[in-house]
Amino acid sequence: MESSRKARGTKTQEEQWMVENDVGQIYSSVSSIPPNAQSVFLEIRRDNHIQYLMHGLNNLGPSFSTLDANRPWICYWILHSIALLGDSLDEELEHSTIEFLSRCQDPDGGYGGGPGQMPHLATTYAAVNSLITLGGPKSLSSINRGKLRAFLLRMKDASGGFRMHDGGEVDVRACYTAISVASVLNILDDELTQNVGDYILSCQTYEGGIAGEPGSEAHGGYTFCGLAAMILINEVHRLDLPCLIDWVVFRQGVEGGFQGRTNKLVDGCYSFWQGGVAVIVQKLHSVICEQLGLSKVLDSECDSESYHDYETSDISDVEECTVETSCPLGGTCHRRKEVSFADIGVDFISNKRAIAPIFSSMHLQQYLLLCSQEGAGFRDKPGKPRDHYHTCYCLSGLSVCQYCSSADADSPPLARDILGPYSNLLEQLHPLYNLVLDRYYEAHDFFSKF
Ligand SMILES: CC(C)=CCC/C(C)=C/CC/C(C)=C/COP(=O)(O)OP(=O)(O)O
Ligand SMILES: [Zn+2]
Repeated sequence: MESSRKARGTKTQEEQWMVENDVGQIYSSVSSIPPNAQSVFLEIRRDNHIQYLMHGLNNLGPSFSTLDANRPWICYWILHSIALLGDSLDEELEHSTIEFLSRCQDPDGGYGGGPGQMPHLATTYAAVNSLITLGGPKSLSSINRGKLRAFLLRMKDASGGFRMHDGGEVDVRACYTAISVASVLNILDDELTQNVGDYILSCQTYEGGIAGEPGSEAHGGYTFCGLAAMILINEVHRLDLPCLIDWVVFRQGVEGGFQGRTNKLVDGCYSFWQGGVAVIVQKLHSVICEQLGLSKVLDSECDSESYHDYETSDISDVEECTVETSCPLGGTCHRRKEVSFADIGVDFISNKRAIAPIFSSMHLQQYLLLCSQEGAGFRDKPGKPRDHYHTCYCLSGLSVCQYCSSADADSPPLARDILGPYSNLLEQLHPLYNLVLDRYYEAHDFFSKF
């Protein structure tokens, strides 16, 4: 792996970038302002962001030509950003977005990058998450779940992994997008999950993070995908979690942002990919303690509403584990306990975050608000232009930061956990799907009827 440090005494790529872009200057000029005046700089420019996002969606018509094979993604980035900001579309725009996404749906299942295009797992994930974010019976019932399941099965590879599209590449992103849509639409079953865990496990590297394919380099995007998918198929205990945690905590840079992989620059979008991993592991205390050979903190110890009041305990309460039971489809099943796939997403949210945040949430919020936020929209880093992808994942990362210090999903964050004014508070999201939590619950209720 290439190191960014050229020779002793020279600057790393990261140090060079900080100097060139005046990142130290941005931070010190804000901290030299009296605290009561700082909030102007630390405020989320909510109205400006919404205006920028609405403009993007209004231009997503048949004449829209840039990123032509990615239009469901643009819908998702914009709709999810608007939902995180607590806003929604007017009826006409909502109707035309549902119509547009319906035209991207393939008659044989799945969604393509535009009307008439070949179905693809990434755009299927984007379209399904967009329709769930829009919510309501018209939007949710527009998804042909039976055909979608058939498409997912056609994309399944002999390795256990999934292919992005017919004849396309098999990777961890394909595994996650397939598992995420199947889980949220309540069509996940033993046939779809068979050997997916083996494939993802083969992508965890010596560094602890997860790569896109076996033998590649660990990366934040794939680590998020692999970890979330392993939870959704109830096989997360098979990953080396202490090693994964060790890797992710060292990905937060001195600027406060996260990098995607070792020796690369920080980028606002990794606030969600890596920040998402960091908050997901807060809920995995039981399996982490077991892997470390430690006793679990009793649930009763976790009744507090915030980590500021937490104390750990070494009281022995290790859960019994059932490993390698026989699988209805034959072979070995790596599930620990019989749980219904339909309940995993809801159970995940109702579990307490029994581990305190493993990254500096304040420092990440500082990077996002001062370095990634533009007058309207967000960017990777100073010097780069804003775009809808970074707006979506920077806002998702901010939401993750704002809620990560509350022990459970029902307790609102404390003012001290929000950088800037409390009016910066965004909607809470479900970190396994990256959907606003209320929209996830609506979809879960809707699809549990089938
Ligand atoms: C749900 C879904 C489709 C998830 C996708 C996850 C994701 C963001 C994967 C990243 C892929 C990758 C190796 C980027 C490296 O780009 P780079 O070399 O330009 O960036 P870097 O220098 O920051 O590594
Ligand atoms: Zn980025």
